[in-house]
Amino acid sequence: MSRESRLLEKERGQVNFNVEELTNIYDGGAEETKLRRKVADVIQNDPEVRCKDIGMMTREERYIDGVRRCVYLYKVLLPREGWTPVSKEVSHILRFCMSFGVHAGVFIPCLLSFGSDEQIAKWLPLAMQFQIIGTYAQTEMGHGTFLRGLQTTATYDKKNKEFVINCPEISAMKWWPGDLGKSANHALLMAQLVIDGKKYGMHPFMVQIRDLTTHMPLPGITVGDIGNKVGFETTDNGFLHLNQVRIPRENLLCKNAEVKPNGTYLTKASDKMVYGSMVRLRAIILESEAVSALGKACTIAVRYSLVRCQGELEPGKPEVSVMEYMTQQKKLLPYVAMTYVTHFACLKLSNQYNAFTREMDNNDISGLPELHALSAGMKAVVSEQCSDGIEILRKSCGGHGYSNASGIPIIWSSAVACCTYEGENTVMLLQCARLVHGMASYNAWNQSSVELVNVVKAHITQFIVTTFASGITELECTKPVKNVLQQLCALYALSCINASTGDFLKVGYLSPRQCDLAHEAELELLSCIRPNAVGLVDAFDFSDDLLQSCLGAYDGNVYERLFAWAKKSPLNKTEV
Ligand SMILES: CCCCCCC/C=C/C(=O)SCCNC(=O)CCNC(=O)[C@H](O)C(C)(C)COP(=O)(O)OP(=O)(O)OC[C@H]1O[C@@H](n2cnc3c(N)ncnc32)[C@H](O)[C@@H]1OP(=O)(O)O
Ligand SMILES: Cc1cc2nc3c(=O)[nH]c(=O)nc-3n(C[C@H](O)[C@H](O)[C@H](O)COP(=O)(O)OP(=O)(O)OC[C@H]3O[C@@H](n4cnc5c(N)ncnc54)[C@H](O)[C@@H]3O)c2cc1C
Repeated sequence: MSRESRLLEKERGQVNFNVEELTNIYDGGAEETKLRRKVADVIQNDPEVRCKDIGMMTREERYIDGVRRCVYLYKVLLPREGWTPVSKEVSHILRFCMSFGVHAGVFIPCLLSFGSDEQIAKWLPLAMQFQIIGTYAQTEMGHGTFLRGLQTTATYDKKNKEFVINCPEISAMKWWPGDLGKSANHALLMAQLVIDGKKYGMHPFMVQIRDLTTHMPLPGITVGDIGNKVGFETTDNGFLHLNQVRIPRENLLCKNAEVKPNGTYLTKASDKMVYGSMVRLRAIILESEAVSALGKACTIAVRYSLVRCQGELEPGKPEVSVMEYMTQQKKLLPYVAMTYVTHFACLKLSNQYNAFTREMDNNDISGLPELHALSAGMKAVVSEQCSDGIEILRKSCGGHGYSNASGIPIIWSSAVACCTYEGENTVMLLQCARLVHGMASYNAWNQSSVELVNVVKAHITQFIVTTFASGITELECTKPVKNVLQQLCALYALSCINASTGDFLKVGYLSPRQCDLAHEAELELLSCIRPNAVGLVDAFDFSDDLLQSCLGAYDGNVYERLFAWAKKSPLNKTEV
């Protein structure tokens, strides 16, 4: 056993709470843990679909590998295991970095949100079996945030009972939709509806963009990949230009509004329902795309920091693990706390979303404005805190953190996108401000928007802390687990306060002495939590397969893994 493995084993021996109990709490119960582990075992024991090290792959290889694994998953593995695409198991499968995230995670749910029963019956089975592959095409080259500014039009042709979809200029071209560039043959396309010259705003249309046999673009369609990005390499974010493309009248997804054959426009629900897909995604992607990513980065950074020995705390004494340095504990442990605290806050948000969908089924959408405010605010605050944290955790691993071998750069490059998609964060914060604090006149409003953004961040952070604190109070668990969760709650709250003492001093909410006490309390908590650090990340229960990290493997064997990984570099295939 290597020295590093022995160090981790010694650390695990001093954890003072039941790790498995905390894993069960984090998962939402022992049965959930069992289900998640069953899925993980199936995935990692099947060489056709298990996660592989993509650190050395080209962009094209990553895309092709993601598509191949995904097709195998749906065509072979699910039928073999008796799982349907809506089985609970599949929700755990999507953690394994598959392709077609927009098809499965956006296109299908939006079809269910916007489609009539007949339209759902027509397209859903095809989509679930991947006989059609869809994208969600809303953003254009010239507009992403300001939806009323989208330029793609859908003009109703009464004579032929068709819509003519057109991008009037280059900035109207759809740009960014995931799975669009090479994979999708259908688009759930958002366009401005026009009837007899009158504009009715953004509406959802089902548009076939490629031939189902040859996969070639249909007439009037120009489609392709937008090129390399910061991350999301397994996703072919694409561009789509439509030149007078005709679709049947029946392709307007008409749960909320429809156009009669004679061109009469009939609305069936609030025009705000067209925004519902964005509320849903903001409410449910945070856990999988931001919080889970932070948990992976914490697992890697904590395990590595416990085995990385560097320097002497006392001259002449043996080298210590970098986790003994208070600065390293300050870098890592507040983000371990954040993972737990935001995980449970996101759970409350998705529960609130699910409650709203039940109310909506009873035609009650009175809860939409509040849900919009909360989901917009949470999406902005959590995605920013998590992606900022992942970068701090990467830097805490020194040089090896800068290598793809650590696994953290790939984790960060995917998580940070969540600050932009589904509503750029600043815009989301302002949406939350507007709904929480009311909309003043535009000028008063713009002049105070910088402060409003900060007010909303505080508002949402307070929601996160109080949600977790009340959740712990109600939780039935052993005392050691409750104690460590209370420490994490206090650490997250204090780290947020200590990051903003200026605001608290400015408004006189805290005195300088109280600010000192808050700072001292945080340092004391770091020391209290330090002995449990490895247990807190082990409880996330990320397999080595899922982490894909030479620094974060469960056994701590960092150096052997690093060297084996480096030798796989394509540059090492030949000597110069
Ligand atoms: C497994 C999945 C992996 C992830 C893959 C990534 C997938 C990514 C997909 C995408 O990114 S899809 C594109 C996402 N795009 C957006 O989110 C656009 C963001 N922009 C907006 O939300 C809106 O344009 C805006 C910011 C609200 C501004 O719009 P506008 O100026 O037209 O409206 P307002 O005057 O501000 O508001 C009008 C009215 O509507 C209400 N409202 C606005 N948004 C929503 C909403 N989402 N839900 C409910 N209600 C909404 C707003 O409160 C106003 O109401 P009133 O005050 O007039 O009553
Ligand atoms: C990885 C990734 C995947 C994506 N997937 C999809 C997809 O599948 N389908 C899809 O339709 N789209 C997708 N998008 C596009 C995404 O939804 C948009 O990029 C996003 O909505 C932001 O719009 P924008 O890019 O036009 O930014 P802009 O709105 O142009 O923002 C630029 C700057 O302007 C500021 N700003 C804009 N409006 C205001 C305002 N009113 N007040 C104050 N400041 C403002 C913003 O804060 C920002 O700083 C994806 C994007 C990414 C990065």
